[in-house]
Amino acid sequence: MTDPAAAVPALLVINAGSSSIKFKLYRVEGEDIALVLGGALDGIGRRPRFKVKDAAGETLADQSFAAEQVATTTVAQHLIGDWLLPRLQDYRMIGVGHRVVHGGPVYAGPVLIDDTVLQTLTGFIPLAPLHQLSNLDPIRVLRERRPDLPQVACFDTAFHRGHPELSERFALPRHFHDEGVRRYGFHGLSYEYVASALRHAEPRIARGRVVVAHLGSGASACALDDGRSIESTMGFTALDGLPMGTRSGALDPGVVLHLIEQKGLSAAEVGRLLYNESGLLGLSGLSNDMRELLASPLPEAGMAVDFFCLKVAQAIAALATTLGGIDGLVFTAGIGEHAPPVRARIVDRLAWLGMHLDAAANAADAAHIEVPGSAVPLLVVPTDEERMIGRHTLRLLSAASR
Ligand SMILES: Nc1ncnc2c1ncn2[C@@H]1O[C@H](COP(=O)(O)OP(=O)(O)O)[C@@H](O)[C@H]1O
Ligand SMILES: CC(=O)OP(=O)(O)O
Ligand SMILES: [Mg+2]
Repeated sequence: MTDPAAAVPALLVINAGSSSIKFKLYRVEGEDIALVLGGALDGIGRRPRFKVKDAAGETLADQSFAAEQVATTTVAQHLIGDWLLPRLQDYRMIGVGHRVVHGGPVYAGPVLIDDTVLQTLTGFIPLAPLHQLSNLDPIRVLRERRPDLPQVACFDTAFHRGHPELSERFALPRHFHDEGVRRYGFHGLSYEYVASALRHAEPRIARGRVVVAHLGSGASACALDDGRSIESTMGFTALDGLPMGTRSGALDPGVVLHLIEQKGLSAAEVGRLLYNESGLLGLSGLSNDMRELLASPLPEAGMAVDFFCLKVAQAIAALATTLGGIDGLVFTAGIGEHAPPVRARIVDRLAWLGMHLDAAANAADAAHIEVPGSAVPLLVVPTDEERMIGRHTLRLLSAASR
């Protein structure tokens, strides 16, 4: 073990989801952070695989497990902890930052976690059943295993706080809004990172009206005006808006009534249907994985992809209407960054807005994928939720220690 006083300051970031736990370790360099290593345990309960790479891309760990060996996120956390915690002893750890999906009406920015915060966040579990519990579990485990480490919660909802009233309201009686039934929006850490990357790489576009399509396991789109979030397709929960891997996206609320009243489904059964069995998986009857759908010759797979692309294109046009125009369209997250055929089908539907794709640049996942004559710049910006969490965590802990 290194002399703790001499050791390099570092912070850990954890982004825990329903079927994967990602983590990154950063060295603190003044007001900035530099990646040391990053890893994930994904495929929990299906095809668990633990992989870690250092900043240069060298593999530090790569191990596959049988589904029953890592059946729950709790098992996964301890497995990661057993690998990671001894390695942290080489650093002077300043704290840990976590992605927490729902901050409700309470939190508009990152917060230092204590008993009260943890209790408040636990109350939001029903609003994000796929995420919140998995987000909070590692916080509890780390409080037991490393009680000396300050922990910070960074919220998916925070970047969207301050939306104009029209973007926040549902057309429900007013008191529901006052009780917190409003459109919060999610993927905020991703949008905040993309906005900052854009400000750096494309300052002129970043100052304008930009729509960002975060297309991953969960999918949403966000309207940015001069880097600030104005509207999101996601609402009260991360179920609204675009169809996703297993989530329905926007749905006639009458369908929910029908399922309960006519089909006799319980609230839990409706929840499972809308969160776990719908979206690309439900539409295709095949898979929630865009790669598998794109590779499949089955018409149902093609239809699911077409449906997804149509809804994304419609959402982009709707957000452009909110912004009163569009000066740039950005694709990000797993599908947005790596699926040229999906980007092509979305942009094809937006040709009437003057968007035109360069096929070769698109096939190469280039930073700019528009042809020179396109009225709207089309960009691919890789997102980095963990770096955003790391920046927030460092800023909050530095301020707290002053
Ligand atoms: N090369 C690719 N082509 C098509 N889809 C891809 C590719 N790489 C990843 N994806 C899709 O991205 C999605 C996962 O996105 P990601 O942002 O990693 O999700 P999350 O981090 O929320 O779990 C999956 O649907 C996956 O199929
Ligand atoms: C909020 C959300 O949907 O997150 P993810 O895409 O990671 O599932
Ligand atoms: Mg994600």
